[in-house]
Amino acid sequence: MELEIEKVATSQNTLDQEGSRSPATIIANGDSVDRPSWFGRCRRVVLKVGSAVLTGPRGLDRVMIHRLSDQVAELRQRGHEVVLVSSGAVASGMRKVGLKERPRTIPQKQATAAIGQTFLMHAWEEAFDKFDILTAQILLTNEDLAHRHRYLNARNTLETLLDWNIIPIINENDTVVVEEIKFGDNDQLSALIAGLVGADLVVNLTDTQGLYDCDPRFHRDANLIRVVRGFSPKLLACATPQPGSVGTGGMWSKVNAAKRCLASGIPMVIAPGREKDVLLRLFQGEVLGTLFLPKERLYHGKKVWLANLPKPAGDLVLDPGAVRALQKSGKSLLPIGIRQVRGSFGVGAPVRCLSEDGTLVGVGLTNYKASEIDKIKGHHSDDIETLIGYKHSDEVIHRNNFVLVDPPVNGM
Ligand SMILES: Nc1ncnc2c1ncn2[C@@H]1O[C@H](COP(=O)(O)OP(=O)(O)O)[C@@H](O)[C@H]1O
Ligand SMILES: N[C@@H](CCC(=O)OP(=O)(O)O)C(=O)O
Repeated sequence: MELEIEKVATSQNTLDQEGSRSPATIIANGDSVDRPSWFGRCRRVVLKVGSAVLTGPRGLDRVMIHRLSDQVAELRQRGHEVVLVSSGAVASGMRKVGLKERPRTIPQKQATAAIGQTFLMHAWEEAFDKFDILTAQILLTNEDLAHRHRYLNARNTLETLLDWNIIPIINENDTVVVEEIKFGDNDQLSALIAGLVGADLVVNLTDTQGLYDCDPRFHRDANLIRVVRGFSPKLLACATPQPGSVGTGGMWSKVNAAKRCLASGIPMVIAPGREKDVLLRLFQGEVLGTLFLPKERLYHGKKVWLANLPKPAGDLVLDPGAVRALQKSGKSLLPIGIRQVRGSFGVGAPVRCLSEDGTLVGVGLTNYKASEIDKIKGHHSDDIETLIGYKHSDEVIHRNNFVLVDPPVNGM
C-alpha cells in the first residue's frame, strides 16, 4: 500500500549537545513511500488515548484497556518504544463516586481525578502485567516543564524508564493544577512529551475516524481528511473545541497538538481508538485516521522547549529594525535594537520580545540580566564593556536561543 507524500526520508536518531533525541523521520524527498515500512521505522511512539476511548457508560472500559495493551505489547515485540499518555482519571473517578456529569468546580474535578487516577493506573498495570511489562506513573504540570532543569529531569526519567523497557504512563497532575497552569489537555501534553523525548510519531486515539473537514456531529456530509502535509490555519477551522461527553478540548485541541508536533518535525496520526486492532493495522500500513506529516522541522533541541513551554520572566521592547532582523533575517538580537526592558530577571531567563505596538515577536534566553540590558539598550555592542564593565557577548539574545512565536508555516 502506497502513501503519497511529497518528501520522506529517514535519518538515524541523533542527540544534540544536551542529549535531546531528534525524531528519525523527516519529510525530505519527492517519492511516495509504502506505509508499512514508514510506520515500521517510527521507533519511538507517543500514544495518547482519550477519555472517550477509555471510558464507557459504566466508567473505565477495562476491555478496551486490555485490547490496547495487547497491541502495545505486540508493537514492543516488533521493536517500537511506547510512551503512553492516558486520559480517563476524571471520567473513571466520576463513575466511582456516582457523579452523572463532569464535576464543575476545580476542587471537585481535582478530587475526582485523584480517585480515578489510581483506578486508571491499576487497570493499565494489570493489563500489561500479562506480558510481564512494568509500567510507571508520571504526573506532570505545565509548571514542571516550564523550568528548563525540571524539563531535562523529566526527560532523563523518561529515557531511563524506556531504557529499562518500562512503559511510562503520563497524565496531567490534575489534583494540583488550576486552570492558569494547565497544559490545557492531554492532546497538548502528548505533543510536548513527543518533543521532549524526540518521538518519531504521535498516535492520538479518539472516538472519531479522524479529522473531518467539519464537525461530523453537526454535518452529515463531513469528509474524512486522510493526509495533511504541513500545518495550515485552515485546519483549525475544520474542528470545533467542543469535546464529547467525557473529553476535554475536542478536535480543535488535537489539531493544535498536531501543529506543535509538525513544528518539531514529528508526524501525528489521529485514529479511531475503538476500531479493532487499530494500532496493529496502522503499523501494518492500513490507511486509518488522519495522518499529519511535517514539511519541515522548525525547531530542534532546546528550541522545542523554548517554543512551547517557558514562562517569560520579562519583556524587551524592540525597534522596527530589530523586529525585522529577527523576523525576516533570522538574526540575533543586539542591544542597539532594544528600546525598553520590563521586569527583573537574571542571565539565561526566558523573555518575550515585543514590537513597539506590543505585538509578540518571539521568545528567547538572554545573555545579560535586566539591569544590564537597561544600561546597554540602544547602544552599539562595542560599548557593552564600557557601559557595564564586562562583555559576555555581542548579542543580548543569540539566534540559537530564540524562536519566533508565529514562524512561517507551509500547509495543506
Ligand atoms: N472536524 C472534526 N472532525 C472529527 N471530530 C470532530 C471534529 N470537530 C469536532 N469533533 C469532535 O471531537 C471529539 C473528540 O474530542 P474529545 O471529546 O476531546 O476526545 P478525547 O477524549 O479522545 O480527547 C469527537 O467526538 C468529535 O465529535
Ligand atoms: N487529565 C484528564 C484528561 C484531560 C484530557 O485531555 O482528556 P481527553 O480530552 O479525554 O484526552 C483525566 O485524566 O481525566
